[in-house]
Amino acid sequence: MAALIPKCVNGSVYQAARAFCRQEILEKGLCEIPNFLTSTAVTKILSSAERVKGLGKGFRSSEEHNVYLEDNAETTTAVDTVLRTVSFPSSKVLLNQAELQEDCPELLELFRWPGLRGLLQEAFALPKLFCSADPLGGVYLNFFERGDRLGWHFDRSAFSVNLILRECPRGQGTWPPGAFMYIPDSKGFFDANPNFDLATLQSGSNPSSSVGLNPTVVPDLKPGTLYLFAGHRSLHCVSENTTDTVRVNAIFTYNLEPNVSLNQYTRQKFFGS
Ligand SMILES: O=C(O)CCC(=O)C(=O)O
Ligand SMILES: [Fe+2]
Repeated sequence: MAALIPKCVNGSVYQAARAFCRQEILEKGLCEIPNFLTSTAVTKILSSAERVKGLGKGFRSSEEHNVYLEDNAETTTAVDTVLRTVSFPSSKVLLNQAELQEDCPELLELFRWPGLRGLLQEAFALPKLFCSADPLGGVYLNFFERGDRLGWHFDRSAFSVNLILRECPRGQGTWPPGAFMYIPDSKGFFDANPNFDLATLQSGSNPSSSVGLNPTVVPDLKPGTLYLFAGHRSLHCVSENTTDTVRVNAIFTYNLEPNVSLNQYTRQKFFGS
């Protein structure tokens, strides 16, 4: 079994994660696995990815969306709540699977490795999982440059896998720059309070506990950390990157059904082609 683990993965870390991931997802909706990727692989993938990006590949995506990831065009006035109407900006540069596959074979190997799917199945108690069949969106890289961020949202999918390759240095303020943060198990609260003033989430202090939410959590993610996340349960975002360090991570897309691809509209919106 161990022989089948890709060289870029720390085998003992992976084996240990198989044993604790389910409990973490049940308790926190998030399972962090530090040192999942070897530091050699982190360095190699980063330098290859930046070289490819330097050749002019990649797509800068900028959009406005509400917390349910509905963009302006999708937002109807039928349910005119604050949560549905307040929009947040998101922007980043994406390097899609077709652009990275030759230079970052480790990411393709990881994406197709049954062991990664097995980990996700274990964590989320899923009977079966399939690699996305999309030629651009199966595995892709995100680059958060200065000014980029991901606005507050709930994922549409119940599960996600995110591999951290580089994080921004932490500053002095309440919220670190370019950092993933989430309000654990907040879906019920926001469903019950559709007119909640989201501006309070933007302020410098942590307002969550005072209004009946769990306090906002900012996990201390490191290069090489893999994290599994139940992103439909917990409102989350990536804070604005106010530094010159580019945050880089890889997203792996799996589906409950085989042969799922993005439709043309979504592919255009996400990847620009
Ligand atoms: O980059 C991250 O850590 C979070 C990404 C995320 O929330 C998403 O892609 O939906
Ligand atoms: Fe998300």
